[in-house]
Amino acid sequence: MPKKNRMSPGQLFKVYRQVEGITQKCLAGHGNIQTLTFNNNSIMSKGMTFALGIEVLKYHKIIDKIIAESGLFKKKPSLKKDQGMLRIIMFEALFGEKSGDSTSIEELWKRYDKINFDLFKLGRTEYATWKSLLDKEKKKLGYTTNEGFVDPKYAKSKTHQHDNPEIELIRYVRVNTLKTTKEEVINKFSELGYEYRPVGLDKTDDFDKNEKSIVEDNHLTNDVLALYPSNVTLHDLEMIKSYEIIAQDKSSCFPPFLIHKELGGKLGKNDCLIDACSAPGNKTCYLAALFPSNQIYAYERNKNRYETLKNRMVLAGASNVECKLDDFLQTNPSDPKFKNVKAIMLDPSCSGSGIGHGNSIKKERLLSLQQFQLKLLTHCFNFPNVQFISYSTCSVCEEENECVTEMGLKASNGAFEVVHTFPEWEHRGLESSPVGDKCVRVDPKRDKTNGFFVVCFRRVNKQ
Ligand SMILES: C[S@@+](CC[C@H](N)C(=O)[O-])C[C@H]1O[C@@H](n2cnc3c(N)ncnc32)[C@H](O)[C@@H]1O
Repeated sequence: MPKKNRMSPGQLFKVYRQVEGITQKCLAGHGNIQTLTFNNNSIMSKGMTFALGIEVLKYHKIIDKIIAESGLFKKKPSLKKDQGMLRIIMFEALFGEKSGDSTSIEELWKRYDKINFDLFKLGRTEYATWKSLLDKEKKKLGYTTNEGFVDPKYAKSKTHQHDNPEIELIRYVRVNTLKTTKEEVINKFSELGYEYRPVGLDKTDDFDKNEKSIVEDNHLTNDVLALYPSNVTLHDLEMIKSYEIIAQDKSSCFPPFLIHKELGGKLGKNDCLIDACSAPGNKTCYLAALFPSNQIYAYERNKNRYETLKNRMVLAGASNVECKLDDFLQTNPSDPKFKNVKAIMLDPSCSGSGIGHGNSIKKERLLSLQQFQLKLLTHCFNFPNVQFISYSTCSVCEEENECVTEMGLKASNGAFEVVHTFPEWEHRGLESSPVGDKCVRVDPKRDKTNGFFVVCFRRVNKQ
């Protein structure tokens, strides 16, 4: 990571602290490195933080083994609380760009000397022990390089966003039409050496996916483009920084797309929409772009996530979105200000099993999520003039998807019906459910975009 040399000791320490926090969370199973880094506005030098974090995660097993065998914690038990930072220091010394020869490693210690934090001095005193433990392990396992120590879970982490390393996702970007046009984006990609392929993905199996290509999506043709090769890093692109394009998974675009399919061109200028559970705001922003002349109320109850949402809407130019730091369940649907609400997008918190989280989620937890999701859905039904509601999760669990749909439908007492939405999408809900065929399911292995579920409800207008 060459840029790191140009950092002041204070900046370097800040990046290390960020990597410490993020890697600790990843290893404790509280999120993936991509989301923890790029969806958090308070993280500075995201690219560097991500790059260092992923390297530390790759080698965490052997690092932890060396820490244990070095007897450091026995000598100084107070160091246990610093294990996260110790991992980074050990990674840099044994596997980083300064590892290897004595001159480089001396540069590393000199850099560390400038950081006024005792832990960094340990590197100089303990390095010989660490190195000999690593060499011993290599000899024992017959490794000639360090590659054998890489944890396969993180080996390919730069190439996909799914937590399951066996799942390779296609990389999508959404054109933010609030700021630019698809043609403009295609031109800019062409200048960056990408070949534009105007046909849908299923017709382009013949092209080399390792070549730089930008491919039109065959469903969301106006707004979504697939990028190849899929391991491309996007965060340094000017178009990303300016919010002309937004890195967004295809499936995450479905709810706004489906609401627009139903109501596009049919709303009056005073009609408005609600995003009930908004942050970080990818779907909100797309909805804003599809309905640029309508007001959107975006609810988010978590303060930090609300701040992220608000910032993003400003950066993305979504001036028709009014962000509300509020619990959607506390809104009063009879309030006159909601009289013109015609559509609600509901994308509540869920188990995240579609993006690889919660593989071992307990039934009890699923049922509790189900109750919470159902409460939100039935609250949507109470808005007097709402015509259309999308309900979505990034879960693949029936309890949070078809079951909530069936229960919601029943609770609406005939006021709403489930729409056979997105018929051109082949993959439907579970056959075991009476509403399954009307629902859309996305399987990350099959569809190469994150696991997702979406269903739409339409008001039954009785004559
Ligand atoms: C799955 S995330 C939404 C992701 C978002 N739709 C997007 O595409 O970027 C769910 C969000 O809803 C928020 N949330 C959960 N319950 C809520 C409630 N009752 N009112 C408002 N926000 C809520 C959570 O804090 C979380 O930020």
